[in-house]
Amino acid sequence: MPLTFDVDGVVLDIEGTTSATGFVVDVLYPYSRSRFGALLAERGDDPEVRRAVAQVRELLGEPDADPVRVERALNEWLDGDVKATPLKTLQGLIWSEGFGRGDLVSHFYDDVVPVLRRWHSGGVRLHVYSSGSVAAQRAWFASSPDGDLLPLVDGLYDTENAGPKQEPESYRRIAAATGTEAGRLLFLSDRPGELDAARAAGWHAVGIRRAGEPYFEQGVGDHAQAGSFDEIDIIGGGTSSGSGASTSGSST
Ligand SMILES: CSCCC(=O)C(=O)COP(=O)(O)O
Ligand SMILES: [Mg+2]
Repeated sequence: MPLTFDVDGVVLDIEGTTSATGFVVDVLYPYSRSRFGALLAERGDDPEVRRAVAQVRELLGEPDADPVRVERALNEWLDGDVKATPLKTLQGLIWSEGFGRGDLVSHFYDDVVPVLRRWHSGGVRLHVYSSGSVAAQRAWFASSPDGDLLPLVDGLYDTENAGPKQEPESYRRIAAATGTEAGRLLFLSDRPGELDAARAAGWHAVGIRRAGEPYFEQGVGDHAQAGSFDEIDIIGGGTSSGSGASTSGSST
């Protein structure tokens, strides 16, 4: 029996939900790890790099941390898959250039793209909410094995423009930005803490449990769950979604 939702918008987590954590950790993380040093050394004056470095120093509580210390912190966060915002900002810079150069092609589970196309053509608005930065999300969707998927996506949200993924307030912010009532939004994620936060904000939430993903064994608590996007039917689509132009989110 499919899970059926009457909603106007679906908000997608990436890692563990649309795409394999293993791919992110095995392909994207080493790509950024090998380039942090050069980025910090050669582009420290770039405003985005400078702001991210200031955030690293603040998180460390070390206002004078030098580039070597900053790089070590970034790599330690990588090792623990810590979703620190400045790490994600710097990774996003590196990855978007890598995708742009053709060094990288993203990954989506086989069930995902056909279902996203079906929902989109049925009038369902698709948004992304990931710890990966908006720049990384944009590159990820633009450089998929199935070509450019960005036309399917209305808005991109990260921990910078929406806030932490385990706080209900972030989901309220996204609902407001999309112009969609909370009860007309469905969030898909692999992490129970994120599903809890979405539900606390009045959203529908489904835990995506894929074998081999880090949260597969732990499960998704008392949330509805699906093993693939094929198990989810959307019967709504577009009647109460507002203007569609993201106000605080980043439209594609
Ligand atoms: C294109 S974003 C790359 C993946 C990533 O770095 C990440 O942190 C994704 O986390 P999510 O919130 O999507 O589980
Ligand atoms: Mg995830």
